Amino acid sequence: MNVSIIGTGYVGLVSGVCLAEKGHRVVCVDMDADKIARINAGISPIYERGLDALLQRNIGGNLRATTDLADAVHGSELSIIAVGTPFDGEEIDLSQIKAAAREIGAVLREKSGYHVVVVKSTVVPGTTDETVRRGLEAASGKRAGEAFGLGMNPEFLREGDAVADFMNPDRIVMGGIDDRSIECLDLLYRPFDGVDKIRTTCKTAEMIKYTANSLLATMISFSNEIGNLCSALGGVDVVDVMRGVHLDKRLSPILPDGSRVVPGFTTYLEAGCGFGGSCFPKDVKALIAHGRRLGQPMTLLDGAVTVNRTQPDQIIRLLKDHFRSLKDIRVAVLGLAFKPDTDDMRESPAIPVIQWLQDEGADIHAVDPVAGSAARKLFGDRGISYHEHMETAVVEADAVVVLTRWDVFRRLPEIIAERTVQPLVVDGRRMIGRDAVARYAGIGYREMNP
Ligand SMILES: NC(=O)c1ccc[n+]([C@@H]2O[C@H](COP(=O)([O-])OP(=O)(O)OC[C@H]3O[C@@H](n4cnc5c(N)ncnc54)[C@H](O)[C@@H]3O)[C@@H](O)[C@H]2O)c1
Ligand SMILES: O=c1ccn([C@@H]2O[C@H](COP(=O)(O)OP(=O)(O)O[C@H]3O[C@H](CO)[C@@H](O)[C@H](O)[C@H]3O)[C@@H](O)[C@H]2O)c(=O)[nH]1
Repeated sequence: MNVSIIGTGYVGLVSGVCLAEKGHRVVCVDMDADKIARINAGISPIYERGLDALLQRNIGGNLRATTDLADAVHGSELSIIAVGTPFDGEEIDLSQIKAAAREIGAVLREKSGYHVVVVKSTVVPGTTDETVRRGLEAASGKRAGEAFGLGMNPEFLREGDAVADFMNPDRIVMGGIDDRSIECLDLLYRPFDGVDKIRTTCKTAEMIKYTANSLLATMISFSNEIGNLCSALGGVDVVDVMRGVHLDKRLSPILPDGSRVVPGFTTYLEAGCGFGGSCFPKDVKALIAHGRRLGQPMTLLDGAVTVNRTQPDQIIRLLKDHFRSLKDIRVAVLGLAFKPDTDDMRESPAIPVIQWLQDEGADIHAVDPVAGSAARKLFGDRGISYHEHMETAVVEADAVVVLTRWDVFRRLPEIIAERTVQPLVVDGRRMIGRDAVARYAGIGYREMNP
């Protein structure tokens, strides 16, 4: 199939590269000329495992990139909208979606033959049927369901695992205004054999996406609230509690090979310093705002957001428990990105923690395997030195704070083992063994007072 993808960010680029790999002829469109030039040169503008290799294999073959939306839409049968849908503080900001619909519609006015437009961006229920349809019809002078089809195909990939998730999805949700639109999606995803495919309406497809993210975010906030109670109790570790809870077969069924999903980060029951990223925070807030507009309070989701907003404070509390003042205290911060395997800093719990440390006058030594330059743009150099390696960041540190679950940080205990004066290790991700270091303070655990 000839496919155009409008918006070449995390989702648009990964979808484009993977669909090209699956045999479709794909044109990625973005208004950012710099990004397009890099992609055409075979250099991915984002850090994503496995993406560079697939990009280099397909660029100039099944894949090309352009800033010319009209040319891309003209040359394709299917256009996928993958632009940003941020939260503007009050509600979802659909301006990029509206602009994309208008621009595609203007091309459809001139284009003969049937064309299908599919929304892949995360949008609140009703957006495709109402806002996108209206925009396309007004700009094209044609009617959806006649001259062109319209669909909604949410994306579930996780940053850091984006290529693997796109290539091996848990399910593919194909929403459409009619059978013909859904058939087009079916054709697009034909190479994905054996994957559960759901055919549904656009509005249900939109709701599935929000519900999935809201559930996962709520599970994390639930675990964090329980973890905070464990800390208040003393002598109870949230890691042990969640292991005990998770072994319930209703949460971790026994797999055909007799094994179980091991409790841990993949289960979203792991307490820590909070969820960040470009999705959970904005999507949960957008759904709450949408519910409120419909007269439906979203009490539980409100709670999930509140717990998450204050969760980085737990790190600050642990530091304050051990240091009367942070002024000139040398603090190594391990991890800046919102999760491992990405350079994305959006809504990272590291942001409020670092800003607090800066305000306190701490001597900050930050390290992240890939997010260092994104972090420098955010925090500048006030009170911070950026390190390439954990080994240099932790030298002479009074405290070491773990904020991102990068695998390389597991080596922390052996790196500080020989030090005569042991730093306090504040574990915001519960990834360092409690007994593996001399001075430990973790989220969701406090020693029982003697
Ligand atoms: N990032 C994720 O992991 C993820 C996963 C699933 C779903 N989503 C959803 O997918 C959507 C895109 O997310 P993202 O992280 O890829 O966003 P992003 O901000 O990284 O990328 C969006 C891109 O769209 C481009 N763009 C905007 N308007 C355009 C236009 N009219 N023409 C051409 N290009 C245009 C921007 O320049 C930008 O490069 C959002 O709705 C998001 O919620 C994201
Ligand atoms: O037990 C856990 C699991 C995750 N997190 C945090 O939750 C955030 C999100 O993690 P993850 O879900 O791995 O990353 P995303 O790339 O944001 O992916 C989510 O958001 C995407 C965008 O909508 C969806 O497509 C994915 O399915 C959904 O998992 C990160 O800050 C993690 O540190 C925890 O604190 N505890």
